[in-house]
Amino acid sequence: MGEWLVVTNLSKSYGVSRFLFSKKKRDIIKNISFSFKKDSVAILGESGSGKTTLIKMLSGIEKPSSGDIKLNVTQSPKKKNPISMIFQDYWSAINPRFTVYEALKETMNETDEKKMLDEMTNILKKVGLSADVLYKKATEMSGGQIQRICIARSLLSRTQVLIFDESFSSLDLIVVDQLLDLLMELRKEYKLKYVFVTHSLELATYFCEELLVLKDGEVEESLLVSNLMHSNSVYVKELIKAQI
Ligand SMILES: Nc1ncnc2c1ncn2[C@@H]1O[C@H](COP(=O)(O)OP(=O)(O)OP(=O)(O)O)[C@@H](O)[C@H]1O
Repeated sequence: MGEWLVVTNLSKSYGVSRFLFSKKKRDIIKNISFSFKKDSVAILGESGSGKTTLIKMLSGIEKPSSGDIKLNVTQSPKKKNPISMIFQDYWSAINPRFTVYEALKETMNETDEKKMLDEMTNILKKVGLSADVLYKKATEMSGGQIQRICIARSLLSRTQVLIFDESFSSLDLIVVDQLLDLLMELRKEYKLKYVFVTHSLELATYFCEELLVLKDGEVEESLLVSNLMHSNSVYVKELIKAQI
């Protein structure tokens, strides 16, 4: 199986103000290289290890200080950046003043109103929602429903890689289960790749086939879930212990 993402010598540092007029650079991601081969990957690591900073660079939200990110997926002509991020703070993912219709329309190129509505209805159905939600505002919907809207919006914009940043951590387990089932179905139909930033080893092992473990801005380990028990990462070992 080929590598669909190859990251080489990637670094990110932020300027931190120390004294008046003096800025010191702080290295957050430190010259890391890795690749993803499997369709579903989890990024693990202690709080502050650089997970969010890394995925912000993968999705193009942040520019790397140096290094290279190469994505080997078939590029859709309709989409410049084929990677979408689904945030933890899903309430701010959709403008609360927007109706679902407006939130979806934002990402579409279609100008024919009828075709656009058909496409929206179709995609809402795929994510398990009825067209009734189109004229509701984000504030009138549950967390699970908003996550589904975010996924629908990514599908409409022809995304090929979905990155979830602790997106499910505030949802109840039944809703998470339903969302994972949905993602499983969509993966095949849309040939999607998933990346989950998570603190949950359960989610990582249940849904993912490959793990990337970060520690203090460096890659501590990159391994297949099937080799989990041979992990050398202290963090992963602690997660396993906590689960038993
Ligand atoms: N814009 C920024 N400017 C300065 N420092 C930043 C910025 N964004 C993140 N950092 C710092 O980078 C480090 C890594 O943060 P990051 O959010 O990537 O970690 P994380 O592994 O995702 O943590 P968590 O699991 O708690 O979400 C932290 O020390 C954070 O304070």
